[in-house]
Amino acid sequence: MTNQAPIPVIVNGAAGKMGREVIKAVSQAPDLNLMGAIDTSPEHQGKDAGELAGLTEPLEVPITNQLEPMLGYVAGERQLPPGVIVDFTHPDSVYDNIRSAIAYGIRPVVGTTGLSPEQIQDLSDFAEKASTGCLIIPNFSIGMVLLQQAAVTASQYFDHVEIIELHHNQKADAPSGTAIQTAQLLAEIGKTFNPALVEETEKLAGARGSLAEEGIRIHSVRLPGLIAHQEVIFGAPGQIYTLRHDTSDRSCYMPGVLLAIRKVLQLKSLVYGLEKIL
Ligand SMILES: NC(=O)C1=CN([C@@H]2O[C@H](COP(=O)(O)OP(=O)(O)OC[C@H]3O[C@@H](n4cnc5c(N)ncnc54)[C@H](OP(=O)(O)O)[C@@H]3O)[C@@H](O)[C@H]2O)C=CC1
Ligand SMILES: O=C(O)C1=N[C@H](C(=O)O)C[C@H](O)C1
Repeated sequence: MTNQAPIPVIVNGAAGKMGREVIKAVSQAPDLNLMGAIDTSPEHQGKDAGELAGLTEPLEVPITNQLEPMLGYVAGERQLPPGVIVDFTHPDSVYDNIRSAIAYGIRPVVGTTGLSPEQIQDLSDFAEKASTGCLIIPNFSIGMVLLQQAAVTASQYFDHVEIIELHHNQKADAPSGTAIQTAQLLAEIGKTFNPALVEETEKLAGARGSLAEEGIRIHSVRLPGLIAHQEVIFGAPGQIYTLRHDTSDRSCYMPGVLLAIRKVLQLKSLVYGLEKIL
């Protein structure tokens, strides 16, 4: 243990499913100090972040929709270590949230999915110019990193692969950020998958899923009762090799989130993917 002051943390999307988990995890970490809880949801304004997250004691941190004033306040606390903002909001707002945080010198740890490759490149350039660390992590669970590593290994031996991602039906974006990243990792090995054997016709649009890089198809399922699940299915004559990851509780993401908060302070640019900081 060092005597350094705890890292100031702001949680954006604090009233959401992930935000509430992050509030719990951050408030229980002795080296982190929850300084702000941002959420635009009108019904939660002014509520105590701890009570909303299901803690027995209030944290005396009210939910507010005032992102910029909060960034300015934390940035102004010069005697403290640099601040970190954890973002689990919405694909429509995450780009602006990250730019604002970097402009204030607050380090973003981003779980929100749905950023386009162009937006990620732009944010990377912005972080580089500002010499500010930023982590964008489509999936914070260790199980998914291990699945992706196994998939990359298998992709060297199989030429046919499809991805199925299954999520709760409140998810805004499809396909999932994790499925897109998984396809990117497979594509990076430098071959094209799924050579066509026949000319296919989709009798219903979308029947064959979305086409990601290098011929890889992604199928998205949305149902109540699901949390977050992904299968990567490899096929070859006479055999099928299936990798599957299931999430049963959002607490599975918290070790990765806490690691990212601590690591982002050591970075001077944008890094994409949990596997890069393990
Ligand atoms: N990287 C990872 O490991 C994981 C990533 N995710 C991703 O995280 C994101 C959030 O997921 P989840 O928690 O399930 O979603 P929720 O909808 O449960 O929570 C999002 C919260 O953010 C609020 N919000 C929306 N826009 C803004 C904004 N501009 N500023 C502040 N708050 C805002 C929402 O309010 P309101 O409801 O009023 O709009 C809501 O309270 C998604 O993109 C999801 O894919 C999820 C799980 C794991
Ligand atoms: O919305 C979710 O729930 C999740 N979103 C992330 C994604 O889009 O990959 C991560 C995980 O799948 C849960």
